[in-house]
Order: sequence, then C-alpha cells, then structure tokens
Amino acid sequence: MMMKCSNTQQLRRPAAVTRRPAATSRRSAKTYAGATGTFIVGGNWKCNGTHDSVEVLVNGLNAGTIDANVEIVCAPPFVFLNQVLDTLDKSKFSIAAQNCWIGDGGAYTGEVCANMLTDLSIPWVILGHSERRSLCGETNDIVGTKVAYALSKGLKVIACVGESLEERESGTTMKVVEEQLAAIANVVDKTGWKDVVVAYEPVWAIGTGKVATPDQAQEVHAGIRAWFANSVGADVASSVRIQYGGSVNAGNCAELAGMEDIDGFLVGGASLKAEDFVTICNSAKFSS
Ligand SMILES: O=C(CO)COP(=O)(O)O
Repeated sequence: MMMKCSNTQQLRRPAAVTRRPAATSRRSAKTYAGATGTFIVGGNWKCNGTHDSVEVLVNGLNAGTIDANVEIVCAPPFVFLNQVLDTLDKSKFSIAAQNCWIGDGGAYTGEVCANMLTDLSIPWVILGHSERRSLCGETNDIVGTKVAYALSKGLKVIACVGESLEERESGTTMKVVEEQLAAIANVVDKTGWKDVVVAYEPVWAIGTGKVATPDQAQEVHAGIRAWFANSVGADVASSVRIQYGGSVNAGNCAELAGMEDIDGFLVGGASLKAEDFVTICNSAKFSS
C-alpha cells in the first residue's frame, strides 16, 4: 500500500503547476514533471546535527513561508527521525530517511529496514546517494534492489545518480548515469516509477562549492529524460521528476530552477540553514 505524506499535503498539491517565464528559462512556461506537476526539494541533512541543533533547524523551517506549490522532503539522520516527526510542520514538509536496508529486517546489525520506516509513517527514503555508493560499497545492483524493495513496501524513493569528476572528464557522464538508472529499471516495473524521484547529483559538485552550471545540469537532465523515453516509456519520461543536487545554495538556486528539465533540488549543506533552505524551496517560479 502506498504511504501518503499527509492529507493536508495532498490537498495543497495543484493538479498542474506551470512556471512563470523566467529570465534564464529555455522556454517561456513549463509544467513541472510528475503526476502532480509539483516542484520537489529535498533537504539531505546527512550525518549532521544534535538534538538541540535539530530543534533550532525545525523551528526555523516551521517559521518559514513556503510556496504551497512546492513539495518538500526533509531527511534527518535516523536517530532524529522521531524528533522531527513530532515537531516538523507536516502540512509544509514531508520526511525521508537517508537510506534503508536492502530487504526484510532481521540479523543485520546497525541497519534500518523499510518496514520500520513505514511503521513510523515515514513516506520517503533516499537511496543510492553517492556517499553510500563510494563509502559503503553500494553497487548499481544493490541500489536497484534497494529501490525495488523500498517501493514494494510502500515507500517513495529519491534515487540518486551521478558521475565522478574523472568520469565527466573522460566523457562518460551519460553512460555512467544510464547504467545507474538501468540497474533500477531492471528490477522496477514501469508503474513503480510514479513513486520515484531521480536526483542527478554529480559527485564533483557535492559538498565542493563547485555547482554544475545551469547548462551542464540541464544537459544531463535532458539526457536522463531521453533515456527514460527510450528505455522505459514516453509517459514515464514526461512524468518523472528530476532533481539537481550538488552545491545548491540560496544564491544559485533560482537560475538552476529556471532550467527546463530541473524539477527540484536535493540539497545538502544549505539544507542545514533554515533561511537558506526556505529560499531554495521558493526558487521555482509558478504561473498564477
Ligand atoms: O549530496 C547532496 C545532497 O544529497 C548535495 O550536497 P551539497 O548540497 O552539500 O553539495
């Protein structure tokens, strides 16, 4: 059964959202991809925070004025999930875990399984983040299996893909990204993609302050959409939402948000500062 964010959140989603012509946009107006056409911003808090700093961050987020047309997912570390569940304003924000185990729970010391997340009414999980791929040995196949399993348990997934600097410089960006996507598509049937958001996060831009240019990001996002059209289906290609992640901040978000195939962001460092994160969440321009 699909977990839903909250009734309030579903109600506030418009049937379709179109973007105001933006100076940097390659087209005059667009409908964001996705069944709801909703811009989606994730805050990946990574391995940061204390009980007290989480309280400050949550208070700051709750106090922020957020465009009602934007879907927002905050991903605290596991140990703070309950605190955030209890205190974050869920009419404005949804909650994600940053990872989960590949299958059922059991004798897997240190792991958290999908059922535990749904038991807490956590609707989302981030899977395949480059830090888990590079630091924890998560291969494309492991990530694919994790995505399929999480979906089967009713979670919605932010699935991360992206190339390293070496791969970009050797001209293999799309090959790498397509292989990462194919490993998911091999085990997720076409209908499953409705609950998946793809986060394109070039590894060289993560935590480095070296943000992809809007054109660089747009090029890969368009390539990802083309891959979906060829490999999964035209309907999925037009409905899947693709986030950009990697050194997104309050200063660079508006120009990136204006690009045709950027349907949201996955934000690391800047998601730890409520004011900056709220600015990023409000960076998409909508028609009235
Ligand atoms: O990895 C990221 C989000 O998942 C991006 O991190 P930064 O925004 O800190 O570069």
